[in-house]
Formats: sequence, C-alpha cells, structure tokens
Amino acid sequence: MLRSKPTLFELLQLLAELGQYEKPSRHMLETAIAPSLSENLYKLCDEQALNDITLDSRQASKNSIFVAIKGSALDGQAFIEDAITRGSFCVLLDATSYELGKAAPLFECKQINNKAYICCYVSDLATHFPYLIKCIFDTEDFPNITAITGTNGKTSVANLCAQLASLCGVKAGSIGTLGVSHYDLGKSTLMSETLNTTPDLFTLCRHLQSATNKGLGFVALEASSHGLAQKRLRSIRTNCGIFTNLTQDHLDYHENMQAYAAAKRRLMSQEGLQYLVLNADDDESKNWADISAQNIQLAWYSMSTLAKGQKGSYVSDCQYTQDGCEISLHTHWGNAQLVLPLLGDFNVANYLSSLTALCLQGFAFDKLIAATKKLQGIVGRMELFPNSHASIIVDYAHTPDALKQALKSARRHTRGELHVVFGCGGNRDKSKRSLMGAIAQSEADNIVLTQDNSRMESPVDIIADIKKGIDQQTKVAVVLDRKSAIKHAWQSAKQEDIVVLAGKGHEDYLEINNQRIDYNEREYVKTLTAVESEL
Ligand SMILES: CC(=O)N[C@H]1[C@@H](OP(=O)(O)OP(=O)(O)OC[C@H]2O[C@@H](n3ccc(=O)[nH]c3=O)[C@H](O)[C@@H]2O)O[C@H](CO)[C@@H](O)[C@@H]1O[C@H](C)C(=O)N[C@@H](C)C(=O)N[C@H](CCC(=O)O)C(=O)O
Ligand SMILES: Nc1ncnc2c1ncn2[C@@H]1O[C@H](COP(=O)(O)OP(=O)(O)OP(=O)(O)O)[C@@H](O)[C@H]1O
Repeated sequence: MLRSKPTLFELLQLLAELGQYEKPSRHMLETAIAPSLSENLYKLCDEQALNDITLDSRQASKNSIFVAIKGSALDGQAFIEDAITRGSFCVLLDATSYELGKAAPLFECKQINNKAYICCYVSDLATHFPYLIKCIFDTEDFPNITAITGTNGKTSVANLCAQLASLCGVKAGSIGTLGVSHYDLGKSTLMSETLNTTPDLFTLCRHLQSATNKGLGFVALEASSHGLAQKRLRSIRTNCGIFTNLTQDHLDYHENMQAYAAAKRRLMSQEGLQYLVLNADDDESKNWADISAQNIQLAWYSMSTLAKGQKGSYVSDCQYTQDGCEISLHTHWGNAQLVLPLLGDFNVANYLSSLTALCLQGFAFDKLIAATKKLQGIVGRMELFPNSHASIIVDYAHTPDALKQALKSARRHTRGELHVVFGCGGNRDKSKRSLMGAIAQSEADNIVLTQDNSRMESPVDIIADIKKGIDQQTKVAVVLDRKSAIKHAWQSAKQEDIVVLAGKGHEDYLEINNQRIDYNEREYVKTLTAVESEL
C-alpha cells in the first residue's frame, strides 16, 4: 500500500538515518510492545500513517503524538497522562529526560490507566521539529504566507491583508491575536481561537493544513517577538515579511530593547522569504534594510514620502472625517484617491503596508483599489461606536506608543474634547505604566483611570504607578469598575466629544486574581449608547 506519510516506526527509522541513533528493527518494536500484549498499539506504530502531533496535552487528538518538552514554567512530562487519556498513542521525549545516569532506550512501552502507549527518547528532540512537521503535514502545499511583525499593527495588518486578498478573489486566512479566520470575498469566519498570537509550530501547522484543505491561497500570519524568539515559525516557508514599527513593549521578557529588536529581526531569516515590506517612517526599518539578504526584494511605505529609489507606497494628503480618512495614494503600481473606512494615521499606514505587500506579490493594483472600497473596520482596533451624544472608540492600545497614536488619531477626528479611559495590565512590564500616564496627560483633555487585566496585582497599585506619570491630577478621575468608568466618562462628555476606551479591544474578559471574568467592552458600549435617549 502506498502511503504519503510515514508510520511511527518509519519515522524512527528516518530519524536514525539522520544519524541520531542506531536504526531500530521490527524485532525491537515487537519485543518492546509484546509484554503489554497490545495488538492495537503495534498496529498504530507500524501500520498507521502519522496524523497529528502536539506540544500541548489539551490539544491531543485520537492517535496523535504528544511531544513532552520542558518549558519555561512547566514540564510537558507532567501532562503525559492527560495526553494519553485524550487519545495520544505515543510520547516523544528528549533523550536527556530519561532516568539520570542511564542511557535511554530508543523506545519502551508503558501504561497509564490500563492504556498502553509508546514512549520514544530522541536526542536533541527540539532540533528535529522541522523534520517532524514535514512527516505529518503537507508543508509544501501550504498557502502563500505573509508574516507580520512589529510592536503595533500586526493584527490590523494581518486582517487588512486577508480582507484585501479575499476581495481580489483569493480565499485567504489570518492567524493571530483575533484567532484563526478564513475570508471569502471579504466575509470572515472565525475558525478557532488562539492561545498565543503566534501559535507553537505544531499548532500553526495544523491551522495551515486546514487552510490548505479548505483551498486557501493566502495566509497573513502575526509573528510576535515571543514567537520569533522561541522559533515558533521555524521552517514555515514565508513568501513575504512586513515590519510595522518598533517601540517599547515586552521588556519583562526580552529585558532590553536590543534583544527585543533582535527577536523581531529573526523574521528576515524565514525560509523562502522573497519580499520584505518596511516602514520608511520608522528608524528600525533602516537596520532591517541594511542586513536583509541580497535576494530579498524590498518595498517601503510612508505617511509622507519615499526617498528616491525606494519602491513602494505613500500618501500625500490625508483628510480626517468623522468615520474615516480620505487619502491621495501614490504607489509604484499606480495612484488613486480613496476613502478608507478606518480611523487614524496608523491605520492608513497599516493599509499602505498591506497594499504594498499584496502588490509586491503580484496582486493587480486596480483590483486592490476596487477591493479597498469594500474594506471593513477591524474589531476592537479604533472601532467607532457613533451615537448622538458623544462617539466612543474602542481600541486595543496597551503600549505607550499605541496609546499615543490612538489618542493623536482620535484627536484629529474630533471637533470637541477628547476623553480617555484606561488602565494597565498586572504582572507585566511595569515601566510602561507611568509612560502611559504621561501620554494620556499630554494627548487627552480628561482621563479616567480604571481596571485592566490586573492579574495577581492590586489595580489600586497599578493605577498609582500610572499616576506617577501625571502631574495635572485635576484631569484625572479614578473609577475602579471598568463599566462604571466608561459610563462616567461618556456621561461627562459633551456632543462632538470623543471617548477613547483603550486596552481591551476585542477581548471578552477581564483577568483579575488569575481568573477570567466575562467582560465584553464592545457589547457594553452598544448597550450603553442604546439608552442615550435617557440622558
Ligand atoms: C513565556 C512564553 O511565551 N511561554 C510560551 C511557551 O511556553 P513554555 O515553553 O514556557 O511552556 P510551559 O507553559 O512551561 O509548559 C511546558 C510544556 O507543557 C505543555 N503543557 C502545558 C499545560 C498543559 O495543560 N498541557 C501541556 O501539555 C506546554 O504546551 C509546553 O509544551 O510556549 C508555549 C507554546 O508555544 C506558549 O503557549 C507559552 O505562552 C504563554 C501562554 C504566554 O503567555 N505567552 C505570551 C507571553 C506570548 O507568547 N505572547 C505573544 C504575544 C505578545 C504580544 O505581541 O502581545 C504570543 O505570541 O502570544
Ligand atoms: N501601525 C501602528 N502604529 C502604531 N500603533 C498602532 C498601529 N496599528 C495599530 N496601532 C495601535 O496598537 C493597537 C494594537 O493594534 P494591533 O492589534 O493591530 O497591533 P498588534 O501588533 O497586533 O498588537 P498585539 O500584539 O499587542 O495584539 C491598536 O489598537 C492601536 O491603538
């Protein structure tokens, strides 16, 4: 029988060929399994093509392989029972995790709750991940991938790229903070939630395999700095990379800006990278251009103009209306006058990067312009909730730069005063709190400080840290309960004012004392503004 994918036994033989250990024989397999008298297990090892692999026991499917590795907080070995209970028949472990001082066998048969499974010990297991995925997924058939990195804008750009590609007739997908979505002619369907912005390599492959099976030709993928640093994208062929910007974030993890910037630059080493889109208005882009490989085609985007010789897109004039931006667009591929249903300069920049990436990859300019007219705003990203009292914008800004950009942008769209409601997350980069306080003071007329995901910290302490950046305390009100804070800000606002709610965006929970409490800001705003007539 012809099989496109190997069995576990064949996989072990292939790994042995890579020089890791002695080639196993069938006799070894029979001897290992025989004592458990598990005929079914033998069949799974020697007759059944491998079908799924996971690092996370909670995702283990029937007849899958569970890869148990040590993480930064936990050891995957603690979840073997969970994986076996959920259907895994095999656990891959690094050879070093075998009993101290003893040489690990290549495999042995074990039992948990009367269920036999096979435990394989592979030397340098993590270095074989790229090889493992090629044995299980049709990686060569994966859709064209555009990966987006940068401190801010990844989700927005991924969404815009996927919307535009699908409106041009190519079924598309996006993978990132908002989950995994598929797009057909601009209409998006949420396929699954994601635990991480950039999923681990095996989860990512599962999403890409499903995209392949559903006939998608294009996928926009968010590449977070954690994901890049932890090599979650390694060996995933990436046609195009987009870098949006670099400002302070995640220093609790990366420790300093150099390490953070270096993590992002890893995107340039992605396998198969042909195109790179850089932000001419961001200094870090110049470092990217200096070190990108000669064979990668560069293109640029800018909110002002491009230098001589820079191929790409820019905007010469931007008018801010109550519900969007009117722009004069100039690109290497053509020019146009456009109305974008997006708020804020940075969303125009996000649009430019998406358009440039698609033009570079051969999408027709005219089709993209026609598609632009059908674009939808992005959930929780400068999302406008107009009403006759004072418009509300729900935005996901949770970094100093994002808050600054969101407030500056909102200011341009308002004729009245600007109000901001925000807090900061607990147990994360504390240094950004006072910076965000200072930004709110300089950019907004009125500030309401409130709860965000305080996690294990006291929200009162977090707010005290934010206040350290504010000396005009008369501008500030503190209302701990987030819904009450929003109501307070909106009721104190006047007609033609704008109230920006920063930090929660699309999320549907508040994480307090390590518990997720149902909280949907967008739904709350709809309810609140529906009763505006009672004001
Ligand atoms: C610090 C960090 O980034 N940790 C990530 C890392 O976890 P880890 O390797 O340390 O794993 P661990 O939690 O110690 O667990 C060890 C092993 O046990 C497994 N396990 C764990 C629990 C369980 O029930 N069953 C199970 O099998 C885990 O899958 C893992 O293989 O690798 C895991 C798999 O890829 C990630 O899910 C996990 O993200 C955690 C949840 C996290 O909070 N990460 C954040 C900081 C993050 O990565 N954020 C960025 C976006 C940031 C942004 O731009 O805003 C992201 O891409 O999501
Ligand atoms: N190009 C940009 N430059 C600066 N700020 C931006 C840009 N695009 C979006 N923002 C701001 O950053 C917030 C987050 O945007 P988005 O979700 O697109 O970024 P992200 O990089 O995916 O962030 P995260 O990884 O934290 O989810 C937005 O709500 C907005 O306030």
